[in-house]
Order: sequence, then C-alpha cells, then structure tokens
Amino acid sequence: MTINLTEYGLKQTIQKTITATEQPRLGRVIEQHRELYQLITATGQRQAQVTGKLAHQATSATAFPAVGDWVLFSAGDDYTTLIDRILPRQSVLARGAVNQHDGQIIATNIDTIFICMSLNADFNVRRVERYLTIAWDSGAMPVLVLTKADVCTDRADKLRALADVTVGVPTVMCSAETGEGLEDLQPYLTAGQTVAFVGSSGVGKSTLINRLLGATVLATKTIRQDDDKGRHTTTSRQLLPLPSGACVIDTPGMRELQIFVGDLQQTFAEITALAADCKFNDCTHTSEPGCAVQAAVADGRVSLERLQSYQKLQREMSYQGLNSRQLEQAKIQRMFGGKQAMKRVKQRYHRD
Ligand SMILES: Nc1nc2c(ncn2[C@@H]2O[C@H](COP(=O)(O)OP(=O)(O)OP(=O)(O)O)[C@@H](O)[C@H]2O)c(=O)[nH]1
Ligand SMILES: [Zn+2]
Repeated sequence: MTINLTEYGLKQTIQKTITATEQPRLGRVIEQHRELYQLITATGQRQAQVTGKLAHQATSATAFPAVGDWVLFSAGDDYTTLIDRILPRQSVLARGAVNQHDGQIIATNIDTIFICMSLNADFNVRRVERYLTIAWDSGAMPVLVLTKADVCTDRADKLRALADVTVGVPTVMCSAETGEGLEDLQPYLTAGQTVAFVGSSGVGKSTLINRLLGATVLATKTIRQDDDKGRHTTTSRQLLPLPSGACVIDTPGMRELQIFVGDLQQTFAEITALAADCKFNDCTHTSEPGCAVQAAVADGRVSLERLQSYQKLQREMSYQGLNSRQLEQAKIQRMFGGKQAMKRVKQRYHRD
C-alpha cells in the first residue's frame, strides 16, 4: 500500500527538515491512546511507541508526540514501531492543564484553527476571546465558525455582539443540518492543509466533520443517544483526511479552556494600541491617572466587559508565574524541543 502523505498534510517545509535517507521513516501521528500512537506512513498505518531514549530525555509533557506531529520512526524488536524523533513543530495549539506546569498540547502542525461556537445556547463572546488568545499564539490562523445557523433567529444581533472581538478574524456562519455556509469553509480545506476543530462539547464539531467527510465517521450526540452501549462524547483526538485533500483534527469538547500561554496583544489589538498612550508604561488600566484605555471605556470606544476580559486573561496567564523570557523559552521547547534543535532547523533552512 502506498499512501500519499500530502493527503495527510505533508508540506515542503516539513520535508526540508529531514534528509533523503530519512524520508522512508517519516510518519504523522493521527491518533493517540495513552502511550500508543497511531502513525500514518508512506506504507500505511502503524502503531508506535516512543523510544526509551526519547522518554528518558523528555523534560516536559510537550516533549512527547501529539496528534499532528511529524515523526521519524524505526523498527524495534518484535515488529514494533518506535518513534525516535519529533520533527520541529510548525504550530502548536496548547492549553493549560491541571497539575502540569508546561501546558497540554491539543494538536500540532495546523494551518487553520476552526474555533467552533454554536449560535444557540453556547454562544458566548468572552469564550471567543479565550480561544483567540491561544489560537493567535499557536502559529496557526484562527477562523471563527458559528454553527447551527438553522436554529438562530437573531443573526444580526449575534454578529454585532462579536464585532469588536473578531476584528481580523474570518467568520463563517454555517449549519451542518441544512448545509448552509459550508462552502465558506472550503477555502481553508484545500489540498495539503491541516485544520483543527476546537470548541465546547456539543457545538457540532463532529457533525460538521462528518458532513465534510461525506460520511458518518465520527460519533455525534444524536447517534450516541440511540446507542444504548452508552458511548461517550469525543474523548480522543484524531486526524482524518477529507475528500478535498485537506485533513482535519477533531478535538474533544473542552468545558473549561484554561489558558497557559496566549497572545493578548493580537486578540485585544485595540487595547494594545490604546495602552501605548497611557501615561505610565506599566499601566494596569485600573485606576492610574492618564490611562488611555480607561478613557476609551469611559466614552464607549471599548466596552467594560472587554477590558475586564482582557484583565482576567492577563491574570490567568501570569498565574503561571513565568516572565516573558521564560514564556519564550517554553515556546521554543514546545515548537522545536530546545534551543539547539531550533538552531539546527534554522541552519538547514538557510543552507538550502
Ligand atoms: N440544529 C442543528 N443541530 C446540530 C447542528 N450540528 C450539530 N447539531 C446537533 O448538536 C448535537 C451535538 O453535535 P456534535 O457534533 O456531537 O458536537 P461536538 O462538538 O462534536 O461535541 P463533542 O464531541 O462533545 O465535543 C447533536 O445532537 C447534533 O445533532 C446544526 O447545524 N444544526
Ligand atoms: Zn492604562
């Protein structure tokens, strides 16, 4: 069996990081079950584990493979497959995790993040800010996907409520039920692209992916309800190729999205711009004199809710107790596995 890995998101930028002799050992993690990883390779699927060396050298959870990772594998004893190395990540979607100091990787090597939110009960502007904060930091581009348009009777109001938050973020309104708006997702689903679906449980991610697949591959709530074996909501992530040539990563619904690292400057671009005019460099925009942000709140250019949301996320991130230099180092660790590895990648890139 020969698999065209382009259908699983393989790009030049990944291929350039390995040598010609390493090519046959290339695979992508498409699913993970504890310490077992399902890989797609040029010759088909393989179940793999990491080498003892990789596990031993790992200083954080982010040093282990995640869904979306490109890896180099080799054959171990007894026909097992071992993951020797994770190739440098082009993007990393991560969130805070309980009892973990380094966050938890949701998915890697993604081009576009579909932030899914339903237009009914789940609709929450502050949650969009939360998702955007981690998305802008990931290296992938966010797109807001408003689902269940068929049950929404006040679309204009909903869009107005989102206007300040979605500046610079493409927004698509769609329904997996009626098919409306699905064509607007297609530009992000061209051959070779990897798209991750994130969003709360029940917003319709699995239903949407099934629709794009043209088949019921993922179990959805409706199906689950008639299933007396009582299957649960999506619990694992998986990467699936679409007929369009793109591939998608389904992530389990997250009830609470803790932020580990994020990009507030981009998510709250207008507040960042205003802050430049505050009298004090380290203005917290609470009660300082000469605060340009408070002035904007006072005359209605920025809503109070939005400023509060900004401050809340800022506090949440600083709970991690990391300064900006440490955050930068943590990011290098997440993306490349360390400073040395990052240097090697850069050298290789500039050589070719
Ligand atoms: N009216 C309407 N209902 C939808 C639509 N899409 C999904 N649903 C329903 O919403 C429920 C949840 O859909 P899922 O696809 O399971 O949601 P999910 O986001 O994958 O949920 P998790 O797997 O828990 O993360 C199901 O009952 C779907 O039938 C839609 O476009 N319109
Ligand atoms: Zn200020």
